[in-house]
Amino acid sequence: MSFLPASVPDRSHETPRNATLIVALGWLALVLALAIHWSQLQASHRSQLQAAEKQIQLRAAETAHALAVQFDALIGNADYIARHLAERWAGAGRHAFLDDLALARSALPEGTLAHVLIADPRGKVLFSSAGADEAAATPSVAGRAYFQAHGPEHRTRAFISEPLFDRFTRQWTIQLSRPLLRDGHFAGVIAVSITAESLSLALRRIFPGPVDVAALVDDDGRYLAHSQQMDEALGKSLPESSPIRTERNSHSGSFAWRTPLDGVLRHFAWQRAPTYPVTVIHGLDKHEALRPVLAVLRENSTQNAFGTALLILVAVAVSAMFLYGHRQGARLAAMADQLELSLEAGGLGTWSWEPDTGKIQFDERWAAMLGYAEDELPRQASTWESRIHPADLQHTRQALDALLQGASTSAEGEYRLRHRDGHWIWVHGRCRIAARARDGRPVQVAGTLQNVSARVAEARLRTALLDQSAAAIALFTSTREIRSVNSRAREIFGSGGIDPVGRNVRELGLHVEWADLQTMNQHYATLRAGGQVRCEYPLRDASGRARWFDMHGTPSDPEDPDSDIVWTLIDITERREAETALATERLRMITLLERYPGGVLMEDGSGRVVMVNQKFCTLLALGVEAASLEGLDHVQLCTRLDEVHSRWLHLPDSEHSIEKRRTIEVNEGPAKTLAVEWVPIVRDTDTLGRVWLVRDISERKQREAELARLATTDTLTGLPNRRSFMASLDAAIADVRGHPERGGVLLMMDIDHFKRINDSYGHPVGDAVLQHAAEVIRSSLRQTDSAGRLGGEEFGAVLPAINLQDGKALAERLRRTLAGRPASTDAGKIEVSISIGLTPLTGDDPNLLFSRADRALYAAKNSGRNRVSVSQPEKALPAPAGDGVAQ
Ligand SMILES: Nc1nc2c(ncn2[C@@H]2O[C@H](COP(=O)(O)OP(=O)(O)OP(=O)(O)O)[C@@H](O)[C@H]2O)c(=O)[nH]1
Repeated sequence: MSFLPASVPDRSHETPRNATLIVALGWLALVLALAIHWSQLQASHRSQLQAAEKQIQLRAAETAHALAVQFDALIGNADYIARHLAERWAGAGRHAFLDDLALARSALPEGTLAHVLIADPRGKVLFSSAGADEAAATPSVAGRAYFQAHGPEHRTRAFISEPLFDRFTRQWTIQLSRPLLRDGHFAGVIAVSITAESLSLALRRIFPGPVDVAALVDDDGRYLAHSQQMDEALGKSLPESSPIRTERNSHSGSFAWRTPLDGVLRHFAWQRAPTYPVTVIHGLDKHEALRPVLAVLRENSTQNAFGTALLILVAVAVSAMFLYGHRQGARLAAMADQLELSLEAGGLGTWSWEPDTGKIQFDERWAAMLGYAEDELPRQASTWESRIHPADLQHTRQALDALLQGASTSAEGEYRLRHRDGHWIWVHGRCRIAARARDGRPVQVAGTLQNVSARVAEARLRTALLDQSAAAIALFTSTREIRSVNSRAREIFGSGGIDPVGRNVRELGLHVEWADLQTMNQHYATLRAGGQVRCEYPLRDASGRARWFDMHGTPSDPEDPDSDIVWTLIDITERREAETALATERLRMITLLERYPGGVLMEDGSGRVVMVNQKFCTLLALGVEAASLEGLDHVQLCTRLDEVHSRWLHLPDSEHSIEKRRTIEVNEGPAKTLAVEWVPIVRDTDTLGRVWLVRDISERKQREAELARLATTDTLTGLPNRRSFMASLDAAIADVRGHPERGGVLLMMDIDHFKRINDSYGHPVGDAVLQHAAEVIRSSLRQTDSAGRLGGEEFGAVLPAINLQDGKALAERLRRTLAGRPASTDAGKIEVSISIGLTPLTGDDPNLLFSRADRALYAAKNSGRNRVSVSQPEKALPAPAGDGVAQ
């Protein structure tokens, strides 16, 4: 996807297309020119070749002509010898004939004349130079072609026969024959045989090599001699289509023919001999003959091909350079467009400055940055320098001086410039040396200027925001080097005025010796893998103190795991210390709870169990481990308890109690009592939780009950003591005051002559008698009645809800029972009687009642003892019918 705007033409593609077209046209022209050139070259070569061939033909024809003349003369010599010998045979004697024959043989080159034969008109051999044997072996030549050629037709001209293999000389020979005439009549034939070898030798001397050949043929095209392959050629003929055989009237000519003898294509010229019927053919090896020409033409072609290749290479190079140039041009144009766009998009103004002249050049954006049009500002250095903020002037000049003096290759920095409106704008300037004089002195500085006011303002805002953060914020590189920090981080980690920025974590000594570095490496791995990490980790602050931080790390670029990492550190040292203290306190608390004799359960403000000891579970017989209850909320806890326990556990909440503490006792059975104490944990008016304390108070309760029982019981008889009895009397009086109709009686009883028993049997026996009397009293009374020992041998009894008569009857039964049941003692059975004073139970004062009952008792004693006496109230109540002493 192009990042160029749609309105910007993409010249990087357009221009090379035109260039390609131009190159294609150039190549078309080049190819056409080369085609024409090569066409003409080929035509020229064909023409030269044709001329060369004509030269060859001419040369062959001339040679053939010369050879024809030569061989015509040679054959003429043989013919002359034949005619001369014929004359000598006819006119001279045999010796003269033989002499001339010898002369003729020597006149011809050696080996040329093979044989001379003379036959008569019938063909009978008359003479043979081979001797008598040959003549005898060949008695007649009538069948020979030369005899028939002369004989029947009396041909007088010379006849040349086809080559024959002479069996005597073992050579190929050609017979030249003439008729012998006598008186104008046929008188026989003379045949002179010439060796084909001699003829061939004559040809071979001229054409010794196998390339160019010459041959002698007769009119029928039969070979008579051959310069090279005589043995193969003799007996063979030229093809029937050869012009020698077809154009019998022509004397010379030429033809091309691939000779079957050696398969070489040759250009032949032929020439008939002027006198004799033989033809000389001369063949030039076409390839060899044309070799020089072909070599020249080939060299010429090679040179042309080389030239063409060179031309094409040059064309290719030119095309490539042309295209490259255009592409570079297009690319440069596109880059220029892009640069312009980039400058525009980045709000970059451009400028240049000549230090020598002080002149500056700037573009429209540079001027616009300061609020001016391009032509509104003078192009002098003062235009720029006079607008620099005084506070920035020094470092700006220093940067430029360093650049001019070669201390730096480029310079950049941020400073303020005064806008036309008077306000200051922050700019970021970059520049470098653009041109130097020959001596290396800078003569032009060029650079860019960008308005970064918004970024500076944003950076300042960001810095301010970061600095206001209570957390320490630091940007770390992937090599754990600090890139930037906020003021809080600088305050914590910048020791002794050392800026932590640019320093490594180890260099700053941030790590605490006992900290687990491997854990931190795992945190980094988590961060890389998951995009963030949160952990608690100790680091040293500037003073060397180890502090705990809640660290949150995120990569600055979520897409790049290797990007810088932003760490936000919140100091949690106090919290960690508090947690440690809390953990210690909790441990102490747990230790305490485990040693506390009772059960403890602690809930937080929301009712969740935060602590519980095992004793709690044991006392409530929960059958679970204490730890299993921690974390349960109140409802869940109730489900673990039975109905009884959950009831008291619900109690405070159900009543919305605001009590500070409450204790209840829970009976877990006849022998077990638990004290459950509910203690709210309150700070000011807030309830922070509550504590349940459960104690087993069974023993205490039993002890208290025993003490109570001992306090109200007569230890000897087991009956309630006087105080307890008085309490019962008070209760009975109160009851009768509320319900007088119910009635009731008070009895006072005294054992008769008890002193005697003591005196007679001893005190312990007396005690046994007392216990016996008490038991009789207890068993004689009703369930609702109360008896007690008033002191010594004196007893009392309160009988509520009974009328006087029934009360008196009951008292009488008691008296009789005791009197009729002797006490079993260590001294044996001892009879004992008791006197009883009875008075109705009224709402009167107890002392008054006692006084009345005591009076009745006194009366019973005085009446003789062992009897019941009744004492009525003095007033109010009428005297009952049965008032008096009963026995
Ligand atoms: N063994 C014994 N003797 C007791 C006890 N308390 C009082 N006594 C004696 O009881 C006797 C009471 O005697 P008295 O008051 O004279 O009365 P009595 O002998 O019963 O004569 P009457 O009451 O008139 O019939 C005294 O001798 C006391 O010492 C006791 O707890 N045990």
